[in-house]
Amino acid sequence: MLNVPDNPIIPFVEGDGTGRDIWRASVRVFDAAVEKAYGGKRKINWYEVLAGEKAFTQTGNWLPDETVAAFNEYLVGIKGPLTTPIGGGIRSLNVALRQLLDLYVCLRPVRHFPGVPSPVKRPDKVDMVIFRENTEDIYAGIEYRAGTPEAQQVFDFLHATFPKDFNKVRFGTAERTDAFLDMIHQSPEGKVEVGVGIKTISRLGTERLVGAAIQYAITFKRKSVTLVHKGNIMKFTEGAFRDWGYEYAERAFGDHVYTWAQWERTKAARGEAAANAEQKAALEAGKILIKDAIADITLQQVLTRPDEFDVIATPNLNGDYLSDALAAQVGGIGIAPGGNINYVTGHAIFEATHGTAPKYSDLDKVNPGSVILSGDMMLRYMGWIEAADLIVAALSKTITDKVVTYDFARQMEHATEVKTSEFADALIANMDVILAGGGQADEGTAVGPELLKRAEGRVYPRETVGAVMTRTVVAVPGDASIREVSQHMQARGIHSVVVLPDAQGQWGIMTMRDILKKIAAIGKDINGMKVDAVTTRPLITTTPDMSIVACAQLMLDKNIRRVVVTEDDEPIGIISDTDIFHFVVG
Ligand SMILES: NC(=O)C1=CN([C@@H]2O[C@H](COP(=O)(O)OP(=O)(O)OC[C@H]3O[C@@H](n4cnc5c(N)ncnc54)[C@H](OP(=O)(O)O)[C@@H]3O)[C@@H](O)[C@H]2O)C=CC1
Ligand SMILES: O=C(O)CCC(=O)C(=O)O
Ligand SMILES: [Mg+2]
Repeated sequence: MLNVPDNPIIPFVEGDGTGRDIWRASVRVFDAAVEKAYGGKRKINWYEVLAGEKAFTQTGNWLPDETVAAFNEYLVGIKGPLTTPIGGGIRSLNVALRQLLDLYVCLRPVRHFPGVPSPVKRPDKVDMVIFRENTEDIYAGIEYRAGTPEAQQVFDFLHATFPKDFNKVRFGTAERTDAFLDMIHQSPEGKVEVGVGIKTISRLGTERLVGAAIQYAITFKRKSVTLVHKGNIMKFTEGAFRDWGYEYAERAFGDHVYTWAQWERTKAARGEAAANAEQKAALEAGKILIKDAIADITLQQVLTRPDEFDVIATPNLNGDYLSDALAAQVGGIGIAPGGNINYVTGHAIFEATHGTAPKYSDLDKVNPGSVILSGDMMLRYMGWIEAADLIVAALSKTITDKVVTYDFARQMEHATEVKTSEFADALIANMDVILAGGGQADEGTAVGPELLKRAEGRVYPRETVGAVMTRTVVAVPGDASIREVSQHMQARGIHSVVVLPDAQGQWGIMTMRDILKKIAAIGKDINGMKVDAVTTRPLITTTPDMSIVACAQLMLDKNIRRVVVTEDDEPIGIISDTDIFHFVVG
C-alpha cells in the first residue's frame, strides 16, 4: 500500500505529437477532480520531466537521466506518448522507461462506456483486463540489422554450433540466396541480408506477470484468467509461458484457482466426465478458472465470444496487438488507458495505449479520454478513489450527453463535436453536475461498489420501463461501511444502490433517503455502521417490459420512489418516479 501525502509530487512527460494537446486538457481534468473531490485538502504538485522530442531539443538527449531519476524517486508518474522511428533511429523511449524501472506489468483495462460508438453489436460484453508482460520478449529489442557484423556473428555462431537449426534460416547463406535468385531469373548477389531478433521469455518474468494477473482477479472477483500465447509454434518461449503460468497458478494460488492443467490431469487419470465435474465444483466454490488460448484464435474469439474473456495474461508482443484490437471494440484507441507497474517496488508510470498520432499534432482535435482514464487509474493506484470516481462519472456523462471529439462524432448521430480542450471543459463542468446529484449512475469501478449486469446496447419498446430506466446498477455488499458507500454515491451523483443477496439469497436496496432516516433517528454519526443496517429486503422489482403506467401504479401502491428492474432475477437497472416524470413531461 502506497503512503501518499496530500500534496504529492508527480512527475509527468507531456509527450510528442498530440501528447501536447492531450496533456494540456487532461491535467486540468485531474486538478479539477482532486480539488472538487477533496475541497482543496489535496493537490498534486506536477513536476515536468523531459523525454522525446522536447528533451532532445532542450538537452540533446532523448531520455535524460534526470527523467528516469525523477520517476524512480517519486514512484508514481504519468506520461504522454513518445515517437519511435520505424526501421532505424533511436529505440523506443517508452520501452526503455519500462525496462529501466522494471515496470513488468502493462495493465490495460478494456471496458465499454454507455453511448460510445463501436463497430461491434455488443460492446457492453467487452470487459477485459490485459496484463501484458512489459520487460521481455522480442519487444525488448535484441536485434541486429541485416548485413551488420553483429548479425553475421549470430549466424556464424549458429552455423558452427547448431548447423541443423542454422539451415532453417531460409536465406542465411549467399549460396541459398543466389539459388533462389537464379530460380526467379535474377542475377546472383553473392551476399546475405537477413535481420535477426532474439526472443526471450523467462520463468521468473512469467511468474511475476501471471501472479499479478491472478492477484488482480482475486481482489476484483473476476472469474477467469486466460494465458494467451503462441506456444504451439514458439514452444520454449510462449509455450513455456503457458506451462510456467499454470504451474505458478497452482503453486502460489492453489486455494483460489482451478486450472485447465488440472483438468487435463484429471481427465487423463479418471476421464473427461470426472474432470468436468471437478471443474464445475471448483468454479461453483468461487475458484478462478485459469485457462489458455492460442494468440491467433484469441483475436477472433475476443470478437465473437467476448464474455468468455475476463483477465488476460500474455507476453509482451501479443499484449501490444491485443490491446489495440480490443480497444477498437469499445470505441477505439482514443479511450484506451494503461499503466506500467512494478507491484514489488511500487513504481508505476501511467500512459495511454495509443501513440503520438502525428497527423493531428497541435490541432486540439484528438480524444484526451485515454490519458484522462490513465489518470483515473493513477489516482486509484494512489488510493484517491473519490477523485477517480468523479472523473469516470463526469467522462461517462459527457459521452452520454453526446459531447465528443472527432473520433466518436464521426460514428455518432446528433453528436456535438468538440476539440480536445473543449471536451475537458465539458467534463469539468459535468463534475459539478455530478456533485450536485444530477448525474447518471456510473458503472461500478474496480474498487468499491461493483457493477451488475448491464442493459446497455439493448433496445426496449417505447413507454416500457426498459426504455426509461437508468441502465447501470451499482451493487454493494451488506457488510460495506455506510460512510464509504455514501461517499461513492456522492461522488457518482446517485441516490440508491442495490445490496448484494444476503444468506437467504435476497437482494436489497439502500437509498439516500434510508440513510437520512437513520441519521434523523440516531444522530449524524454513521461511522462504523454497515449497509445492512438500513437495507430494505426483499426488493420490490419490475421487469423491463412492464409499461410505464403500470410501473407508476406499482410505485403508488407500494409507496416507494424507486423500483429495481430485473432480468433472470438479476438487477439490470433502476427506475425512479423522477425518471417517469421526466419521460411523461418530455
Ligand atoms: N506508449 C507510447 O508512447 C506509444 C507510442 N507510439 C508511437 O506513436 C507513433 C505513431 O504511431 P501510430 O502507429 O500512428 O499509432 P497512433 O496510436 O499514434 O495513431 C494511430 C491512429 O489512432 C487514432 N488515434 C490515436 N490517438 C488518438 C486519440 N487520442 N484520439 C483519437 N484517435 C486517436 C488515429 O486514428 P484515425 O486516423 O482513424 O483518426 C490515429 O491516426 C509511433 O512513433 C509509435 O511508435 C505508439 C504506441 C504507443
Ligand atoms: O514504444 C512505442 O513506440 C510503441 C509502444 C506501443 O505500441 C505500446 O506500448 O503499446
Ligand atoms: Mg501498442
